[in-house]
Amino acid sequence: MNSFNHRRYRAFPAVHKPDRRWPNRRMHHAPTWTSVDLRDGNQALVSPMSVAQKMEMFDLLVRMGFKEIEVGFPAASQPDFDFVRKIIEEKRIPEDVTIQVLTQARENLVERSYAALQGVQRAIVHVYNSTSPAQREQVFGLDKEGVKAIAVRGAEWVKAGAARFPETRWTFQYSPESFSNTELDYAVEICEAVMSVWHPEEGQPVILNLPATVESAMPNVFADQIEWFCDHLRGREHVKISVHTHNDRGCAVAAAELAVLAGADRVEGTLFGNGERTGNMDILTMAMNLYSQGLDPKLDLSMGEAISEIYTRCTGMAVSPRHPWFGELVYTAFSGSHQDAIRKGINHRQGQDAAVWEVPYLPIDPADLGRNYEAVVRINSQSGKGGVSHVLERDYGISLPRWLAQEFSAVVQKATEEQSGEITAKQIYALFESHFVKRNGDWQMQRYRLQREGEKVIASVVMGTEAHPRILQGKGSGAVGALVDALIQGAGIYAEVEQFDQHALGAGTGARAMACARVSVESAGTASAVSFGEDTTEAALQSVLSAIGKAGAVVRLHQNDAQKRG
Ligand SMILES: CC(=O)SCCNC(=O)CCNC(=O)[C@H](O)C(C)(C)COP(=O)(O)OP(=O)(O)OC[C@H]1O[C@@H](n2cnc3c(N)ncnc32)[C@H](O)[C@@H]1OP(=O)(O)O
Ligand SMILES: CC(C)C(=O)C(=O)O
Ligand SMILES: [Mg+2]
Repeated sequence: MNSFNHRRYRAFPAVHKPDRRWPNRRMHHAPTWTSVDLRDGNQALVSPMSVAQKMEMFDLLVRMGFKEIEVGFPAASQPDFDFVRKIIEEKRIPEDVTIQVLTQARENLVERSYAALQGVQRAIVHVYNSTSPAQREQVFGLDKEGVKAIAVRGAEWVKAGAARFPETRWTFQYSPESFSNTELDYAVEICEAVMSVWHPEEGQPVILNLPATVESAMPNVFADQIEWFCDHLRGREHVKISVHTHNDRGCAVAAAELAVLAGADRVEGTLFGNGERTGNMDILTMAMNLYSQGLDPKLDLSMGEAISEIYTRCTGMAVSPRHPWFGELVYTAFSGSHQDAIRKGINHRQGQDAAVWEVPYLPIDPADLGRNYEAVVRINSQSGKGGVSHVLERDYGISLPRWLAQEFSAVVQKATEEQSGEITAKQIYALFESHFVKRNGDWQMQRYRLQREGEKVIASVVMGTEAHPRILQGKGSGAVGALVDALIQGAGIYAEVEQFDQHALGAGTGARAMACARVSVESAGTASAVSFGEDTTEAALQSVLSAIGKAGAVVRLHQNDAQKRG
């Protein structure tokens, strides 16, 4: 029998909410971020972090600007306990950072958590128990009252523990684990029961953290649940509402974003979404989403590479090259039309006083995350002339005229197909040189002289090798025209200059001018060539000669020449 059977599952019920308001709201500031990397992220690793790895990760989180960090589940393991002791005893917790620890609603575990926290200036004690029907029935074997009693007892132990350390500023946090699978009225009831122990209305700081422990519905449903909860909770104004989403359906970030619209003040998550199963809500993504909308994320994400590096080292997890905002390839375009648009977009910005970033295919300026522009355009067989031109411009200061870019792009395309993969900027330049710049000694111009004769220009050109120089002379309306005439007169070559382009080069290229010519030669072919030079006329004449040579022209001895020799 086929086990792939959708009838084994059921649709998640919608929340009845005729007064739904969150879809019309906008985010105006970042929520309070709480990193749970050192707890939820850590508990999901094949090999949980050592104390040293936790330390490195903690320091990173502090540097990034997190003000609340869940540093562990001290009652779970000795390293978790030791790490909490270490950061307290070694005074590693900055003044403006509050650490948080998690505990089940079990007396001995709560006790052990306080033992770990002894001497801390400020801390959040986070107690949880699961509340959904499946958990009540299958895990606890209790009814609603029984599960509520676990929460209330847990809240009492937390309160009693705190009372033993009055020198610490305590915040209490309660999570009805599996909130999003719990009946909403019951979730409110159990949270109010916890609040009646802690009395936030009397000044005790309290956070109610509402998890999508297992993401089971679309993010709009989660937002409805949060708005419903906030609307119905007595004393809502006395507590902070936090959300903690997981990514089972791939929507943890979306769910957290919509939950903020629906009234959440605080968001728990991890770097790169590390966490149980498909992971937690990815704070990096959500924070960058805000940033890209012109909001201050209140985290320093500019050290993108260091974040990936430390994360990988501490967790042993890889960062996907497609990870939103931070993946290695997310600011790279291989495809021709994207590259063309990026190149035009970047050029369009130059010389403009553009305060707001708007470049096609680049939702933010990659430099904001410490990325360089080299990686933005990379060339393979999917690329076009825009990308190839961009690389030559960017790395060699060479701007190709459109007609030559088209011709060169076909050369690059062939090379990428042959080597079936990416081609580097260096290889592109080598192809450019061998195709257009390299010349045959017979077509090397040794020197030239121009003279004016009324409206006309007379060009005298010496070309060929030192051993076999050839002297040509012709007349035209400009230097190139005079050269074409000289070739007819002196070498029997009938050439037509189909395209010609010359311009000054950018700084750093070692030459002042670049001339590009496409020439068709009677009874030979058509070819293009490029010449660089300090002297613009020299570059122009040489480009025409090189193109003629490349087209396969054969120097025929002119009648007069032959007679002279004869
Ligand atoms: C969704 C989340 O991420 S929740 C956080 C989960 N994180 C972790 O579990 C990591 C750390 N946990 C641990 O290392 C261990 O679970 C420990 C050390 C805390 C406890 O270990 P053990 O006592 O051996 O218990 P274990 O976790 O197997 O036991 C669960 C027992 O606690 C009860 N329980 C589970 N969660 C809770 C809770 N939040 N509050 C009260 N009781 C709970 C269960 O019903 C079960 O009771 P039973 O023994 O009567 O059947
Ligand atoms: C302990 C709670 C907050 C949790 O991690 C979850 O429900 O996912
Ligand atoms: Mg979790």
